Amino acid sequence: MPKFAANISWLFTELPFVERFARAREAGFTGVECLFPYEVPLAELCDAQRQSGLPVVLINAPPGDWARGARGLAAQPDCDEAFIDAILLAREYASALGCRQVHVMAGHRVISLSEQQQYQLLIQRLRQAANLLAEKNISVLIEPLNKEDMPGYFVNSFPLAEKIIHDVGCDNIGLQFDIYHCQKLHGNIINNIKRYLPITRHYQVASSPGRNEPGSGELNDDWIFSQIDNMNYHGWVGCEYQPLTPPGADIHWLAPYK
Ligand SMILES: O=C(O)[C@@H](O)C(=O)CO
Ligand SMILES: [Mg+2]
Repeated sequence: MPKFAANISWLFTELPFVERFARAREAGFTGVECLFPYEVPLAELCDAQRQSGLPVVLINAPPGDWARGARGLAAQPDCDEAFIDAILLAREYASALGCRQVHVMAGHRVISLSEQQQYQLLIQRLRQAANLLAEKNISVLIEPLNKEDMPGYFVNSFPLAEKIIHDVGCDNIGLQFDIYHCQKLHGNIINNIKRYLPITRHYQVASSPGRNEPGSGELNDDWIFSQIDNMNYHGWVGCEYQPLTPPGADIHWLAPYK
């Protein structure tokens, strides 16, 4: 069965961030991932990670001002310097934490650029990010986000993400395949898992439509996990969901996979 990483930006939010590493281990996860760890001093994060013994398998690069609606910088005009700073900060955190994958978010479609101009900006920025992260043996991931949860997000379909990865043309760029987003965008999950397997470096999972625990929605997640296994995928599945179980309760869905 796949290796499951707890997304500690979504799970165990009743605890201070650094305490979530140990809680993830106690719950039976064998890795962790998170969105934006940058508010916690790096030394504290490294301590928590070391004590838990769990690898950090994915972080996101700083996305710009999230509270003001920013959802990434890679496809945004007039922020060349801020973009490089974000990638360098992500590289510092990822490398200190031993994390080999950074999700670089594009942000929204902007009308001051034509679609083609914004696309070319994104390609050029992702190439920059890939080159900077390659120096520390880290990969760039991009993730298509569904239009209901993230209206106006530039990378809004799997075929588009595939084309972007192809056009960036670096060895260290790949797809973050979030099964929840794929179900909402395209459905046809197993065929899409097969189709995108060659470029997929990381999966994420949540039920659909609720974005809760695996096994609590319209998909047969157990069967999907076995299919991913049969495809000889050796990476991680990040568990990025809004828990239905009360804080402190056992995570029952994980039991068969421990
Ligand atoms: O699916 C998501 O929303 C996340 O994986 C992410 O990185 C952007 O919020
Ligand atoms: Mg995701």
